[in-house]
Amino acid sequence: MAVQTVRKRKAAAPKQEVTQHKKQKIDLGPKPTTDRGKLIVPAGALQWKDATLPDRLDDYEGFFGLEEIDDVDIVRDGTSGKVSFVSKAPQRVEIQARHNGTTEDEWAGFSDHEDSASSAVSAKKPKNTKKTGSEVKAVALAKSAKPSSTLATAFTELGEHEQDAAVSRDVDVSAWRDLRLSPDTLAALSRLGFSKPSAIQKASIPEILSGHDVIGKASTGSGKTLAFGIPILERYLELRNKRTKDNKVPLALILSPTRELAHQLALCLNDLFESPVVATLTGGLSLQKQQRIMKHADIVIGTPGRLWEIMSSGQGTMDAMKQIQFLVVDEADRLLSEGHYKELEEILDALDREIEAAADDQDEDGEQVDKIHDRQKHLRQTLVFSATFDRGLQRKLAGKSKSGGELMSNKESMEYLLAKLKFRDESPKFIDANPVSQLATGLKEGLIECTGTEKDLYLYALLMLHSNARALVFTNSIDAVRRITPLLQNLGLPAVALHSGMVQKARLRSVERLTEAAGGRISSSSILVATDVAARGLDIPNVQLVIHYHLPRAADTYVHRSGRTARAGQQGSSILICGPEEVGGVRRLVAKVHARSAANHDQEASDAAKQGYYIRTIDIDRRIVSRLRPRATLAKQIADMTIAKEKQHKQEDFFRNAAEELGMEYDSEELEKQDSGKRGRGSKRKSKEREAREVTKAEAASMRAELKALLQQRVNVGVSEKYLTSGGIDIEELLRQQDKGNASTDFLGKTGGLGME
Ligand SMILES: Nc1ncnc2c1ncn2[C@@H]1O[C@H](COP(=O)(O)OP(=O)(O)OP(=O)(O)O)[C@@H](O)[C@H]1O
Repeated sequence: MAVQTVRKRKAAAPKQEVTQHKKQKIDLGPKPTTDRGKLIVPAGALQWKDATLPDRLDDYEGFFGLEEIDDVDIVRDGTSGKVSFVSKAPQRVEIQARHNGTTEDEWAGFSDHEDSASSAVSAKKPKNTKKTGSEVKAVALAKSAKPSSTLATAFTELGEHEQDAAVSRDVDVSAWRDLRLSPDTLAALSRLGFSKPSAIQKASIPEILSGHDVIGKASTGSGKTLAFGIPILERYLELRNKRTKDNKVPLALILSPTRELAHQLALCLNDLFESPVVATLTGGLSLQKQQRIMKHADIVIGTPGRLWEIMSSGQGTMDAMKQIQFLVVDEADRLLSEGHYKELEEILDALDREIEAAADDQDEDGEQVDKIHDRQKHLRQTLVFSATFDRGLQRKLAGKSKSGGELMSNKESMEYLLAKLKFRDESPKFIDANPVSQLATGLKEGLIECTGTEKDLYLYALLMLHSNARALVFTNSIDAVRRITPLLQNLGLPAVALHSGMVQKARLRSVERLTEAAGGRISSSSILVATDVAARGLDIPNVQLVIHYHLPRAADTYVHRSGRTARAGQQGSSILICGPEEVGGVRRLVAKVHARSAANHDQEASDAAKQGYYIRTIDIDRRIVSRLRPRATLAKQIADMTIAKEKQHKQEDFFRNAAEELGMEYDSEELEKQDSGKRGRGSKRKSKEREAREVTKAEAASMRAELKALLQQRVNVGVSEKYLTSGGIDIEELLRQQDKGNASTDFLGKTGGLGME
């Protein structure tokens, strides 16, 4: 047996005061024994020294604090599976109680719990504590001691007890055990705090690991990303030693409908493991950079447009992509529907072209065809995931486009997907983890009735009543996002915008700012005002409130928008703001979502769904709303004025440049006259814009001062000592006081929890 350098991780220092340990016995693992002249030494008793790591290693997978030792064999007991260390040169078994600087000669007991030994040994010089002993031991065995072995092999090299230890550090992940994941993955899940698989993960991972195509449906926020991500990463871990930098093609291609989702998917996979190179191919960012990264990518995630641009640009990308082992279609119904379909079809065709071309040659070269079919069979698995599958897309593709986006039954969506994607299984596994509902169980739904002109006011009131909540406000147009965001900002609320008209970096920054706010790093920007570009897949932690400022255009959009809250088992509210004439339609739409859920699974359908779900109107205290009106109106005027002025500047710049290019003189007054003389559609809006533009600087300043004063004023309903001012009021505190019988009951009226409890 080769003598090798073995590495292990220094474990964390115990938290207690050093002196507390003085009289304790130190458990350093099993006592040294001899085996035919060789010394079998417990891990804790070996003279480990700090491993030298390359300078640029940035706590690479927790390898800081790594220790190594030379001249030691690892011996595995065939029966018990236990691992021992055999010293070539007899080691001086010096057991130091390093935490108190004394030498402890007394043998302190027997334990094959390697971690307890190392924690005692490293007590004096604590290092990075990200990973713990056994966890790193599994990694170390796989990565260092046996560079060629797979992680799965490394795991079986640990004894059963050590396997337990390896999987139960930061949180106990033994609930994942049945899925037979590698110790690296278990360790990563433990670090992320994911103690058990979600339903979709539990059902999909084994099927994917055993090579099947899978169509997975599960409610929003239920962990679909890792349901396909974990098996891909497992394959990556298995193959990584065989994949050299110069000789690798991507392992997986993940298709995403939106740029933000693509970036988030990349982050999610790299959260689990930093090591795979994930190329995110989306529009709006440097094409050249993406092409460069693509050359070394282990996993490619892309939106169809940019992906197709890169694939069709040559540079061997097409050939590389044909060799992927996984094709993932995330948010499948959206991807296969309008807007994306053409490029997606090109991509799918290109991936299959080689196989089809070979089939044409069948007569001349039957053998080659077999080989290629064989390759297809062995190479690519197709994984399709979404919370909804949309019936409308089938009609659209058949040229009978009708909006409506009704939710499709399992059977219909299956048939469609089977026809469109070339699955390698004759019948891919269809896994429906939440047959009863696409909506998360922790989601509460409600609606607010108001006139069209009062929507801004009610939006403001809702946000004030949820002033500590992370909120997402959905609109149906970019213009609305452009108008509402500054309006809310004028009212002192931390709002940021997201729509497809923004440059990509700003889009990503908006999501990032909200995510950071959710993580508690910054206190601002906790309201995202967005178009439906944010409706799918975005996983912003701790979003408690989704507001539909405009009604969603289809039932599936309602499901996905609402799914930005109540994720991963949490609670959240989804509130529609609608006019009296819209209420009936809204009730039908929401009832349809619930009824369809019931129809999908009659047996288990909830009573509510069977009887027809009835979404309640939220009783918001109109007195508060009316007191908020002056400030909301003024904030709107200021926002409109700013937008009109910006628009004017842009227009002027445009005409000035155009005039310069044509060698003409630019006369803004003449243009203005022509414009104001026009009558017809939009003339009322234009005259409003003109008025807003004509506000002088002094008038604007006085409006701002007036708003500032209003925001500082108390808004109460007579008896309360607590006040709504700008965005900073602590409503939770008010509610707590309300519970205690404080006079602020009247202040908040009956709106505590907005009647959604
Ligand atoms: N096993 C798990 N235990 C706890 N949290 C998990 C687990 N798996 C995933 N999560 C977390 O749950 C959240 C939602 O996961 P994910 O974004 O994959 O949901 P999804 O089903 O794809 O939702 P959507 O349909 O909206 O795209 C994420 O924050 C993710 O980190």
